[in-house]
Amino acid sequence: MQYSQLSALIRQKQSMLCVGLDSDLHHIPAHLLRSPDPIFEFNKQIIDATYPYAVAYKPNLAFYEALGARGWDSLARTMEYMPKDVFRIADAKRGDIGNTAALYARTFFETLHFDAVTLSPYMGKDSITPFLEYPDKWVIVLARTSNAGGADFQELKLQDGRHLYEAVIQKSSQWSSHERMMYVVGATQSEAIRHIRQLIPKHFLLVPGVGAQGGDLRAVLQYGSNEHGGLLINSSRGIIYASNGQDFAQVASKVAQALQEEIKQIMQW
Ligand SMILES: O=c1ccn([C@@H]2O[C@H](COP(=O)(O)O)[C@@H](O)[C@H]2O)c(=O)[nH]1
Repeated sequence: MQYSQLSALIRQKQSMLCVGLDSDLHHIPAHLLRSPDPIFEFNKQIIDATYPYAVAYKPNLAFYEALGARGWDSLARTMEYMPKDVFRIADAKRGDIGNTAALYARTFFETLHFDAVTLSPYMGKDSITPFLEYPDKWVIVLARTSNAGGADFQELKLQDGRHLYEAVIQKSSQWSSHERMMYVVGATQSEAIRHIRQLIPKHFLLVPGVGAQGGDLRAVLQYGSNEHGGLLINSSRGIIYASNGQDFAQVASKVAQALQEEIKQIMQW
C-alpha cells in the first residue's frame, strides 16, 4: 500500500485505528477452544467486527510463535483472511545482518503478505535496507517505545545533546523516504511524539499504548497528526479482550467504534 492510499484510507474511514491481534489461547473466550483453529477463529471474528472502524491490523508475532507450527498456521490463515484494503503490520521487531534480514523480509513480505514489519534499529543500515528492496512495502523502526524501560537506551544523551532515539530517527530517515518508513512511538510518550513530529513532519508514526497501557489519545492526536493523517494508533488488549464471553466480537466492535469516534471527534473530521 502506498503513502497516498494509506492517507486516503484514513480520510475515507475517518479513522487511524490499528487493531492489535495479540491473540492468546489463555485469554480468548473458552467456547472458541472447541474449534479446530481457535486463534484463527478468534482473529476472523475480531476482524469482521472491527473492520468498519480500523485502517490497520497488527498481529504481534510473539503470540503466534509461542505456539510453534500451529501458531504459524493460524497466522498464515489470518493473513489470507484479512481484507487487502487495510494496512497489515507484522509486529516482529526483527534486526539482523543483511543476508538474514533478507530472509526475514521474504518471510513477512512474500510468504505472509504483510505491508510492513517492525524493526529494531540497533544493528544499523544493512539490517534495514533488505526490507526496503520491496516496492510498496514499509519498514517501521522502533524509536521511542511505550514501555518504561524504553528510556534505558532510547533516552541516553549523546555528546551533541540529542537523545539516542532522535539520532536513530535522523540517521535512518535518510535510508529511504517517508513513503516507505514509519517510526514506533509509544502513546505514553507524548512529549517525544511532539518532538518527533517536528523532526519528521511527513512520516507516519505507529503509536501503541492507548487502552491497556493508559496512553493519552488526545495528546497523541494533538502532537502527532499531520495533514496526511500521519498516525496509526494501535490498541490490542483493550479491544480484543474487552469481553471474554460469547459476545466478545460485538463488544470488540463497540470498543473499536468508540475509539474511531473519539479520533474523529478530536480530529474534528
Ligand atoms: O513501544 C511499543 C512497541 C510495541 N508495542 C506492542 O503493541 C501492542 C500493544 O498492546 P496493548 O494490549 O494495546 O497494550 C503489543 O503487541 C506490544 O507488544 C508496544 O506496546 N509498545
